[in-house]
Amino acid sequence: MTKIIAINAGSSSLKFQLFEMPEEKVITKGLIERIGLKNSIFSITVNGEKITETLDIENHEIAVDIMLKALKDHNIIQDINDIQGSGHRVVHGGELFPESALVTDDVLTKIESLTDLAPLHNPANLMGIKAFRKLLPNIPHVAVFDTSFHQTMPKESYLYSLPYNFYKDFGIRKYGFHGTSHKFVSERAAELLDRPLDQLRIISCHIGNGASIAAIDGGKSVDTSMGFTPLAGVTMGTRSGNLDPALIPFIMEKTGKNAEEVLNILNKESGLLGISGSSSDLRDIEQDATEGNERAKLALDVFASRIHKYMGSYATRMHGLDAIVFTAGVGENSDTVRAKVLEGLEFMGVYWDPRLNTGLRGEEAFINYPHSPVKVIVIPTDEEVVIARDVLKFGNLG
Ligand SMILES: Nc1ncnc2c1ncn2[C@@H]1O[C@H](COP(=O)(O)OP(=O)(O)O)[C@@H](O)[C@H]1O
Ligand SMILES: CC(=O)OP(=O)(O)O
Ligand SMILES: [Mg+2]
Repeated sequence: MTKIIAINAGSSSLKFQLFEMPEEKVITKGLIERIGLKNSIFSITVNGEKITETLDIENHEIAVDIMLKALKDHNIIQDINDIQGSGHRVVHGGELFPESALVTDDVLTKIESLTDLAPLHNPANLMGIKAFRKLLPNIPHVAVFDTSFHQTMPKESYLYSLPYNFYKDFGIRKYGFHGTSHKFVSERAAELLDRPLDQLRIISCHIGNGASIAAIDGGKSVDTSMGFTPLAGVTMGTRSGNLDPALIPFIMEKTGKNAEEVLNILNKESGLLGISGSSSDLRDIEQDATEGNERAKLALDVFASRIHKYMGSYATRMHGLDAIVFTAGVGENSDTVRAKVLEGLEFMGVYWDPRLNTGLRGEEAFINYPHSPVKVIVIPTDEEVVIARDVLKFGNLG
């Protein structure tokens, strides 16, 4: 039995699970949400019971400290040395990492070299890896990249319509993210459908604070909405998603800001936050919209409509569709967003049942009518178990 910890730092959250491997038995799991916002939420499951605390957690470094302290305080680990391997989500692996990697100084340098491409993520991911390396210098640490799963995309999907040498010389291409999650839910969908994954065309909607849609044909990612960085694609909590690139110099001129400052606005002050003017958190937006706040309603409509359009686009991309999967914070929990995304898709064989959708939160379930040619499934993602499996494999613990 090997105790392995999996750390999944997102832009607004830090999730962790301590496993006994290879049994995949969860010893404990926890979540720190709303990092950097007021009223961050820390929760940890101890002996099957969920303990929740509300406090202000400014950044991911503080989140890691709180997590480690909780593991000791609740006697989940007597000694930190009980942990025999650690696995870390790393958002951007570029073309350098087509698969997970055992962390070495060289691997860390390579990850650091990609920081500019994922400014909201790679620093938090690196911080977690470094904290664990320092704490436990003698165990394997494995980096698992969001980009790896999308390395199967064909060139016509990942190449931008730019001078070709930009790809050759600077690595400018679509990379795609949330790969660990898209991989997990597509494999799970095949199990639930009781059909071989290599015969399925799936649209996977990972909708969290960051959001991406993937077209998964026969188990392989063939296209995805995020791009060179996690800024592209659909509207997100604080990110703009796709826009006309000519807007960047235009905004610079109008506001007197430089390119870096404008990029910062697109990454951190746009999306749900930018449109609503009040929050990046979908729970807040839904609450405000229910109370009649017009800007919150608008934010919700823009958010859902961007995802909605990918349904047609990716069904076309795969010449048909067998299943739509919803996952991550919003996809798993928001019946409102799911309903807006699925609205009017009967023309392409999507017949979903509002009664199955309404109120469904955080649970695995089909929400289509039984006769629907396209199945619609809500699947809680588990990036952590995929990470733990890769710690066994790449950390040579198996
Ligand atoms: N019960 C809920 N209803 C609606 N939205 C929810 C609910 N729980 C979480 N969310 C939303 O999920 C998003 C965070 O998703 P998550 O996948 O944890 O984010 P990250 O991208 O940081 O990993 C937030 O917008 C949050 O409001
Ligand atoms: C890549 C990305 O956007 O991640 P997250 O959704 O965790 O912010
Ligand atoms: Mg996430």
